[in-house]
Amino acid sequence: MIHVHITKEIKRFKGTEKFLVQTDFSVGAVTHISGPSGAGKTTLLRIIAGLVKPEHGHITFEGETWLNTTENLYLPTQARKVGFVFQDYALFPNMTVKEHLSFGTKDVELIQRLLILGKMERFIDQRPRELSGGQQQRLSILRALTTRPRLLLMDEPFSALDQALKAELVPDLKLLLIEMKTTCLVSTHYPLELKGFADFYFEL
Ligand SMILES: Nc1ncnc2c1ncn2[C@@H]1O[C@H](COP(=O)(O)OP(=O)(O)OP(=O)(O)O)[C@@H](O)[C@H]1O
Repeated sequence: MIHVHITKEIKRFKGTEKFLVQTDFSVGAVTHISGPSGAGKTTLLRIIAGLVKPEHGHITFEGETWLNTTENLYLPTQARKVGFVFQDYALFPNMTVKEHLSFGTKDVELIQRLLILGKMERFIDQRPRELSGGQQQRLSILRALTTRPRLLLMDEPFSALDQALKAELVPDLKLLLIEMKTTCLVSTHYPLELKGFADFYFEL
């Protein structure tokens, strides 16, 4: 179980507001995080990854403490072993597709498998600026999987993919997550694209 109980001051155009989340997420499953624009989906994922610090709260992952503000405990992002798919991809401009993937793993079989999963085999020597938006987004998903993360956090990960690609990628990705025993929290405005992918639903 992932236990999350946090409060964070978030900036609104008219000042600040308290953002409170108190919930448990199932481990070994995919949870769809939904909510209107500005509800705090990105902020919640970044807090769980350790990229943003809340003022108060605690987060535990299968009994391991990641955050406890009362005891001043803060496990850094690298130690949480999470994979993150950012809304804006956050790729390295000077790295090729292959370099992005081998940055996370030396397992050539896994790299090959990921390239096939994302239909990226033909683009291994290309840099982000030479890729389409959908190819960049797929690369960002594949890169997050190279470390076989315990927890995969994905922020609008399929927004740039066409329907046909989504229909192929999403079920294959689900099977890989089950095989890797990776827990996944995914935010999207389009619940239909997570049909058969998400096991649980959490509304902010
Ligand atoms: N590091 C931060 N510190 C304080 N406030 C923040 C921080 N990051 C974002 N915010 C504010 O938190 C609110 C929620 O933003 P967030 O991006 O998490 O929403 P969201 O639900 O992901 O929205 P969208 O669906 O439009 O992407 C916004 O009002 C934003 O200005």
